[in-house]
Amino acid sequence: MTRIAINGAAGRMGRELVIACQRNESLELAAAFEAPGSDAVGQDAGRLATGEDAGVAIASADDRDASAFDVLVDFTRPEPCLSAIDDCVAGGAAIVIGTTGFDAQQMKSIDKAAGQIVVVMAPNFSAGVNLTLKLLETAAKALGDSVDIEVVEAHHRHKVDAPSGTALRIGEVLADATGRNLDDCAVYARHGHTGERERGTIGFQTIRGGDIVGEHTVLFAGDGERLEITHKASSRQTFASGAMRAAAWAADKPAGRYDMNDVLGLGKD
Ligand SMILES: NC(=O)C1=CN([C@@H]2O[C@H](COP(=O)(O)OP(=O)(O)OC[C@H]3O[C@@H](n4cnc5c(N)ncnc54)[C@H](OP(=O)(O)O)[C@@H]3O)[C@@H](O)[C@H]2O)C=CC1
Ligand SMILES: O=C(O)C1=N[C@H](C(=O)O)C[C@H](O)C1
Repeated sequence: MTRIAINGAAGRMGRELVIACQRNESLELAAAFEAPGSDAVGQDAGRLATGEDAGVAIASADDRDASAFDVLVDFTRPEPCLSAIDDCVAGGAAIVIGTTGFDAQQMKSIDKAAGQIVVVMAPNFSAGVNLTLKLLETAAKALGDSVDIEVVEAHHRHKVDAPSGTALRIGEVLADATGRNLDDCAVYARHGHTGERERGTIGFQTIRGGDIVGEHTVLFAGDGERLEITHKASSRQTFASGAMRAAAWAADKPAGRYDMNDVLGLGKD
């Protein structure tokens, strides 16, 4: 059995991860962590997630001992995730990262850690989104510069980063497929007298509201026709079960940086 630890166990995704871990027969919930000082510290991780005890008390992230688990699954925020990575490097554990919103410097730290431990990182652990990335690559290669490309994403009111990590990954896939550099062609906001749209740009539109779990649409808008490719998540369990699949996969891999394509055997984007 692979011993799993969940960081941010009381969060929206943390509670779903506890459930997904309990449903996966190859995994054992070995530890759970929350922010130091959180009301959740000391509570049973299962009771918070399902109302039934799992026999695992949530501990403070300050007290983490990574020799007590094989794989840590982190869906928190960039800073607590980086602390968790340090602990995993110290204890030789693997890490599955679902957290989004890292800056370029933070990404370098993650790459450095992947020289020492297994790091599986994906902005979206649903199988459907990762398949969607393949469809988008095919569409972008076929349609190329003959269309205007816009990425529209919608999430719940509590989400703190924008555009979503998935939307940014979609942007990278579209840019690579059309021979562009996303840093040069992304348009993240429009307001006022913007002038006409430039053909080579990739636009991003962000919607935040209510309890939307996560929706991504790419518009390939041409003259006389428009192709739209959409993925809609209706339950966070799709992300959680994907992350647990990644954790089981990670357990016997050599150190390195991996993504969901590796886990699903889809090949590189
Ligand atoms: N890759 C994927 O498939 C998906 C990724 N995500 C990403 O996962 C992340 C979390 O999302 P969500 O669950 O909605 O967010 P939540 O805010 O509900 O959960 C984050 C949890 O982390 C806790 N936390 C904060 N600081 C620490 C710390 N130092 N140590 C341990 N835990 C800490 C928070 O506690 P407190 O509230 O007390 O601060 C909270 O319980 C986001 O970046 C989101 O974009 C989400 C869904 C799918
Ligand atoms: O914060 C969320 O909820 C989600 N975040 C991820 C992202 O930023 O892409 C994935 C998912 O869409 C839900």
